[in-house]
Amino acid sequence: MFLQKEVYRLGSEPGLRSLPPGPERDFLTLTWGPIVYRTTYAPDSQRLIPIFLRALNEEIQKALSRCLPGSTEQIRLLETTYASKVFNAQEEYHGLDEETVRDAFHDWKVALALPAIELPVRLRMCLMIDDGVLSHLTTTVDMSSMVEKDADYSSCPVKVIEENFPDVHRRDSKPTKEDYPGWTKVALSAIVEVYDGLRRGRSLEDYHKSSQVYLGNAPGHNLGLTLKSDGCRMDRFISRKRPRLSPSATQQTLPPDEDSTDMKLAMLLSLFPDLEQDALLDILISSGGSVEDASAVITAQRGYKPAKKRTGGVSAIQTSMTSHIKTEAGLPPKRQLTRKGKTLHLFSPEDVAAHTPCTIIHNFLPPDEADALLLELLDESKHFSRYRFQLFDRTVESPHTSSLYVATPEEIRQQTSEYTYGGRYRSNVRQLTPYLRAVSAKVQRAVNDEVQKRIRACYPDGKKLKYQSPKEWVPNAAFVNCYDGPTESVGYHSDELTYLGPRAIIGSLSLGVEREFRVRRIVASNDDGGDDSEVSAMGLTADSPPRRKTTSKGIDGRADAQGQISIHLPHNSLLVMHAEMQEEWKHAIVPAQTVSPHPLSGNRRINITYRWYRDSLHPRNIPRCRCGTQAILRCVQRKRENKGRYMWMCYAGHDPGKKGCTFFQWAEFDDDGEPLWEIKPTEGGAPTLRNFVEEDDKQ
Ligand SMILES: O=C(O)CCC(=O)C(=O)O
Ligand SMILES: [Fe+2]
Repeated sequence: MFLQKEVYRLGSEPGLRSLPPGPERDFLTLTWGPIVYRTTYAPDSQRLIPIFLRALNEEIQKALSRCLPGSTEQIRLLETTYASKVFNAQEEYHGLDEETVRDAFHDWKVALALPAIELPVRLRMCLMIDDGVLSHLTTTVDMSSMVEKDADYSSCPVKVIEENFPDVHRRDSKPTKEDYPGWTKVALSAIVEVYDGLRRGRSLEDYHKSSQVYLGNAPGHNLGLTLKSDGCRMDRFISRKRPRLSPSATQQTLPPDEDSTDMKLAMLLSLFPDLEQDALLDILISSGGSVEDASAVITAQRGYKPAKKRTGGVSAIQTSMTSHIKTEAGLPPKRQLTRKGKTLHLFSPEDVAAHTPCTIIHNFLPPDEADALLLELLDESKHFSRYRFQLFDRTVESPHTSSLYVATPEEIRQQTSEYTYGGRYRSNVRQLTPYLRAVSAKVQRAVNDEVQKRIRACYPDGKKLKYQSPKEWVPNAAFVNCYDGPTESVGYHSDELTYLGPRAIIGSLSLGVEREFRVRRIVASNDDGGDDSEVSAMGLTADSPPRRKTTSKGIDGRADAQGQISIHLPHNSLLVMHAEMQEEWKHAIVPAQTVSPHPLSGNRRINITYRWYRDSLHPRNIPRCRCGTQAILRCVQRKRENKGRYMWMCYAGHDPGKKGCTFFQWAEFDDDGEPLWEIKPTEGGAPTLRNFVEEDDKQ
């Protein structure tokens, strides 16, 4: 049973298990089924899409026992693990051609950030429902109403688009032959066969007959029915009044009660594509699970209320076949769709300061200076590289490029031979550029002002936090990242503290394309989301979304336990990550569906994080582990009994080709975050890092 094996294979795939926790991963690892893009939004499509989705699911179900060997039990398992995903948002997908759908599918796969492993078969093809496909369905529906019998949808076609690799650098599945457009039409009843063929290494091209639909090889199906051209019935499809449906066809628009909640939601979402899935779910539940009642409620409300605006992000729904499966008691199976952790989008500086450990200053630099810095760094970004690191048994590359900037050539030498990053020496270090340097004085001043304001307004007794440095913050290193296009990103992380020390402060300047910076609190592992940290005691998170119980998924289940907060970072905005950030929160730049191009940088975003490396944490002072490399400094973030303690540990195992050791030592600091060790004298007066801002620059 190939699909059964496929589902088990995916469940045990290390790459897929390392995806961020959440419905996306469950969807990829625990289920199988097609990815569908809806590009048609003609008025009649509102009622036809649910029919189409239902027909698709039914035909796949029928094909399972027809095309595949296996016991009733095995087929049942496939039915229960089936789930399709439908990308369904008019503003994003309306009228797209096949090539653009392939690109959208590609981008979605890249956004999943799957490492270069063998892909699940479901990610090798996607289906497209366009006007032509729906036109064929309309004909089927019309004919069935004329002869007063159930419609047979088995030969209705769907467009199948193949896209093999999610890797941004490879587009192997782009059609090479001139007569093959990179997609083909397959009858609904033959999709399982094509799925299986792709899994066994065939190409979609093998099923392609120009202007024809592949009907499958199963008995009773002929290959190669010629279709009329796509547009032939479109005028009718668009302008014709809704045909009178037979009772059976009507039933398919308004589903009977045994439909799964997923299916009902899919239908509601098709009827009201501008409403959020969660809002529809609430209405569905309050309507006792009846799609008919829920849709009446919404229509009535619409008389008074404007349609709610969809927020950005991926607009997709999932449908399942469970509507066809009855439990022993004849009841629909228990619904599995869990509600996602919510994302709160923050735009105003007041909201950012109130709900996160950050403050933001918009329009930070004079516009000309911001533009000059952006241009300078875009030019520099030609020299940036991807950081490679070891994740279990795989070498992974950062999904963006970067370089580190320091003040002098001597510091470049130190940074490439003494300081380490992620357990090894850096290779890409460059010297501070004129604008980077010029801007640092302003960043330094603003960051120190924001820190003082924060201490007075938010911290207990208006005093700095324990381990926070009382000294002025003086940047002496800058990490510059370039995110080229919407899919480039950085995953959730806390910044390495080795040279910054505890309670680090970071000034982060964004230039070019606006992107979303997401933050989320780290939740302790041995409680149910409760938190006893200094920060929550300050009441900074009073308004965070309600906590959820820890699930059997352990850490993964908790990761999104308190939801995420999205801070929008436009061009020329300075974000200050305050002292409570790195120990208790994680941050990320999440992949986007699309970005609004910036006049100077196109799709690119440049980010500079200004940092202050402490003299006392110079490499010569850092503990060495048994394998000879410097240990790195980390804070215990999850284990409640040691939460907030710092430790030195070996990180060499994250360097490709190196094995780490088990070195571990608690790290002790005084109240100002200075290490409690004897500072080693500099050999031959080797300097510590020079501040970017000279005394005379400060004015
Ligand atoms: O690009 C950003 O805004 C964040 C970058 C970041 O988190 C990092 O470099 O550590
Ligand atoms: Fe970071």
